[in-house]
Amino acid sequence: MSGLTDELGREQSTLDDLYARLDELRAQARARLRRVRKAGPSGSPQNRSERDAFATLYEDRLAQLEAVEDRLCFGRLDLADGATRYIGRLGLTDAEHTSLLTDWRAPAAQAFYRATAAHADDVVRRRHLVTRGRQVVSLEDEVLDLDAYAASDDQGAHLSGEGALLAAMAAKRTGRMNDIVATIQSEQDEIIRAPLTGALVVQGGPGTGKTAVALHRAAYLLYNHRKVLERSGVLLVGPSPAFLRYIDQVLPSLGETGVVSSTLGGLLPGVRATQDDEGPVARLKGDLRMAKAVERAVRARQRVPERETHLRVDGVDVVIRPRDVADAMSRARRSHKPHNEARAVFVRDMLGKLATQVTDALAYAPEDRSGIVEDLRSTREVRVALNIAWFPITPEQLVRDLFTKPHRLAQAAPHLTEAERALLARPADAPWTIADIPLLDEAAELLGEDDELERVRNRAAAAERARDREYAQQVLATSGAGAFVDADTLVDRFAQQGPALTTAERAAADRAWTYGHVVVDEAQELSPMAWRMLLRRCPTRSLTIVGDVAQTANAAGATRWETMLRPLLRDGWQQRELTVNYRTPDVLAQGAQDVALAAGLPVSPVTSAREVDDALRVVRVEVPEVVTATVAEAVAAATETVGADRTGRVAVVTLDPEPVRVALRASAVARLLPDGSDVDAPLAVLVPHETKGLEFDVVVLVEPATLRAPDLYVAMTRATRQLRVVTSGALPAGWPHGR
Ligand SMILES: Nc1ncnc2c1ncn2[C@@H]1O[C@H](COP(=O)(O)OP(=O)(O)OP(=O)(O)O)[C@@H](O)[C@H]1O
Repeated sequence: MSGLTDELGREQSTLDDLYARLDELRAQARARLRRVRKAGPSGSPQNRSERDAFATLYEDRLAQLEAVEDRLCFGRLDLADGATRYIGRLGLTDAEHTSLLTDWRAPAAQAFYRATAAHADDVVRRRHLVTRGRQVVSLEDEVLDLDAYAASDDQGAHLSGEGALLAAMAAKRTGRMNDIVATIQSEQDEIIRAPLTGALVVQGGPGTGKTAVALHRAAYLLYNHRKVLERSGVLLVGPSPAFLRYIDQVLPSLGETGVVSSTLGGLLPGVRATQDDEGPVARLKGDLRMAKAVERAVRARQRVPERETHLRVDGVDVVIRPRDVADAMSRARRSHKPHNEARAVFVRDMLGKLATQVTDALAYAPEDRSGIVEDLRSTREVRVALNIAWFPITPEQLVRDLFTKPHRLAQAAPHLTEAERALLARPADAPWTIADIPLLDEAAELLGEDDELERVRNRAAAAERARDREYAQQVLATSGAGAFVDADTLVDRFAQQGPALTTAERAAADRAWTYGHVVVDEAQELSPMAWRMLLRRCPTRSLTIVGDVAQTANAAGATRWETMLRPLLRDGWQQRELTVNYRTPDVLAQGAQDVALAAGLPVSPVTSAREVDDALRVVRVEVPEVVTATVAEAVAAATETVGADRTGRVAVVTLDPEPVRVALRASAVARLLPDGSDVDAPLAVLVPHETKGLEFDVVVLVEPATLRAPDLYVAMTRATRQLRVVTSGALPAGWPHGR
């Protein structure tokens, strides 16, 4: 016992040194920031922007140092050569650059997650340090030395740092996801550290850590490929705003703030979509045949007139001839610009042709030509005639016309059946749906911007940027800051007036931004059209795609990765599996699996890492009228189990939330109920699809047999402790016997 106490004392003293160094670095960063800010607003514009750039740099560094307070150091490796290496959330060195703490993402930390007795990787002992605040509260050792373990049988599933892992899994849920950096398991680590190139698909049943792995992988890639990814950015796509709120603390807690997170509906700047379509409509809108329809709809806005149009300009008879239009049109198309931009080529060419008619007729001198072109450009009849031939149009107008004007759709989509086309019809004032977003994006891509001015501005900005870059290189050479910022990043920061825009902020505002890496969570829900939209934003095809094809609710989503991704990525992807469920007690994990299999879902078998007593109970009621009252009772009991002190979370999952909310508002737990739907609230009443990706201590599931199979599979696997089922009817097929 005293051996353990001594050991704890020694580790405490190491930890004290690490926190002391952390405090010192924080103080340094603060002092630098103060100095920069104190310099005041005087000096040349270049001096000011240089100061702003450094202020942002020190602010970022300070934020990173502040973010690692909790569990700064969580592990230690004792190596065969007698060296000791501490593993933590970030790397620390002392003033002489001797390493004190190794960043978990560094190659030197890999053995902490991967070493086993069979493959010890020069590790004699791995130690997990469990800390609370700045105190070491316990230790957990695994001896991996081959001699010591020669006789042991180390085959099969292996949970590393079991005590720390079990404690993490058993902790009460807060409504926000935590990082798992101290207890990443070997099969997860292999995915997190996979190379940057290519697309990596991670298939895994519920609770296997897909979201956790995806987030840690983003942090890992940013650390190891910072130069590339800091400039191009990383995009994280999640299924809903509630889900993004649920995970939004994980990356900052890992010291990374530069990732753009978005739902699919939020990816097109300026368009908001929150509603879903009915299944058959969503399926059709997600079908790749819609790309053809959008393409043809754009093409239909370029039309050679059947007859000549005669106009009078400056007293001259000017003729718009079909063959001139056809000629200008093919020249414009050869520019390979999008429709609205190619239109400028077309118009210029046509005005030139018409101007020639005028100069020929009036024998003008060549220097008068530009005045004639301008006259023609401002003549209403000319504008109308050219617009009819090549119509400038926005993506919204193009797609809305397809849905509201049957003749336009028939013209653009002869490859759809009449019944299919009828599915797409809707009133002009209907709001955009999530499945419309990829169609609008497709249209935006083909139409481009109608903005000559924008291009002039861009050219001027590029020239200025080149000048700034040269200056930034000089600044870096003289300031010694080159170790943690490159010239381009500094230029970006110079360029900003007021608060500096990060790569993430610029990327989020720009539809045409292309990211260095894209992480997609709940990726099974994406339609083929949605994939096209995402892949446009990721020309390198460097992707992390995590999901579970047994949980697919979207009619246009994936039921097999192969079928969805092969046509889009060909051989540029590979698939990995996660096999251990860290969330759900084994009875629930197994029960959900049986029910899903009975419904014919493509289930990935998992084993659960958790055993919890009394995890599943079914309450049967005789008549439907008493269901809500029984639910309220189950919720009251549940809040007692997990504590009504806002430390645990309870969710009611039902297809019909309103009566349940009414019953709960009239009950003793009313005060726990939020006004809206709030992921932080201790009690939430949700429809099944809202629970996607989330987890709760206790789930009260109402009438499970009424849920669609994938929704039921999701709902049954959200609880970390207890599932309470209230039903007045039969239980779904495959339900565990005797429950
Ligand atoms: N190595 C680990 N150590 C501790 N906790 C873990 C570990 N891996 C996963 N978990 C926990 O298990 C839970 C489930 O993880 P996560 O939400 O990432 O799973 P998922 O595969 O995305 O699930 P689903 O498909 O159901 O949405 C989370 O609470 C997560 O923190």
